[in-house]
Amino acid sequence: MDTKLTKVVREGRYIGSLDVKPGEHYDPEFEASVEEILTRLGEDPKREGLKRTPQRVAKALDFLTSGYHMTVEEVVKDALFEDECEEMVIVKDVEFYSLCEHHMLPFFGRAHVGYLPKGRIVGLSKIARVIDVFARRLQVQERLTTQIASGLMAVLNARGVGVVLEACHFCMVMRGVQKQNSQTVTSAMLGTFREDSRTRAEFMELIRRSSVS
Ligand SMILES: Nc1nc2c(ncn2[C@@H]2O[C@H](COP(=O)(O)OP(=O)(O)OP(=O)(O)O)[C@@H](O)[C@H]2O)c(=O)[nH]1
Ligand SMILES: [Zn+2]
Repeated sequence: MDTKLTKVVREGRYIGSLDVKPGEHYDPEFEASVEEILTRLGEDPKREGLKRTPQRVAKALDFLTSGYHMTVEEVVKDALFEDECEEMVIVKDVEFYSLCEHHMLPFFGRAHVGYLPKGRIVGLSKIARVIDVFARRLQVQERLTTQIASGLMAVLNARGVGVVLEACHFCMVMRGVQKQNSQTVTSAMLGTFREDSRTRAEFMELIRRSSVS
C-alpha cells in the first residue's frame, strides 16, 4: 500500500489532515487523470476556479472510498464488551453516503441495524462506523446491505443480525430514468432474524416506529 493511502486511513479511522500546501501535489497521477476528464468535458483546467480542482477531486474520491482500507475488526476492536444482555438492540436512522459502482454517482439514505446479542455487545457508535466501512466504497445497495450484516455477525457472534437500507440513487434521479422520488429498500437477515419470523417482525416494527426527536 502506498503512503498516501496509509495516511488517509490509520488504525481503522479516516485521518482528515490531508492538507497540501499551495503548489504541492497530493497525488500527481490521480490529479493528471482528473485534469484529463476536465479537458474532455471541454473545460480549461488552468482557469482560476479549476486550478486546484484535480487535487480536490482526488482527495474527495480517496475519502469516499476510504472504506477499502478499513476492516470491521479494526473499527470495533476497543468496543466489544462481554455482557449477558439477550434483548434486541437496534440502531436506526443512521445516515450513509455511498457511490454506485455503475456510474460512480452517490446513493445515500438511512440504515437500520438490529442484533440479538449472545454474550457480547458492541459500542453503539461502532455500528455506524461499520456502516461507513462498507459505504465508503464503490457499491451496489444489495451488497452494501449484506456486507454490513455479515461484518457485524462476524465480530459479534450474535444470535442474529438484521439490516435494512433505504436509499435514493442519484443515477436514477439526475440522469437515466430521472425518477426523483424513487427509493430503494434492501434488507439482509442473518441467524434468528432469518429463521424466526417473530424476531424479524419485532425488528421491522421497531424500526418503523417514530423516533425520539
Ligand atoms: N441492483 C442495483 N442496481 C443498481 C444500483 N445502483 C445502480 N443500479 C442500476 O444499475 C443499472 C445499470 O444498467 P445499465 O443499463 O448497464 O446502465 P445505464 O444504461 O446507465 O442504465 P439506466 O440507468 O437505465 O440509464 C441501472 O439499472 C441502475 O439503476 C444498485 O445499488 N443495485
Ligand atoms: Zn448508478
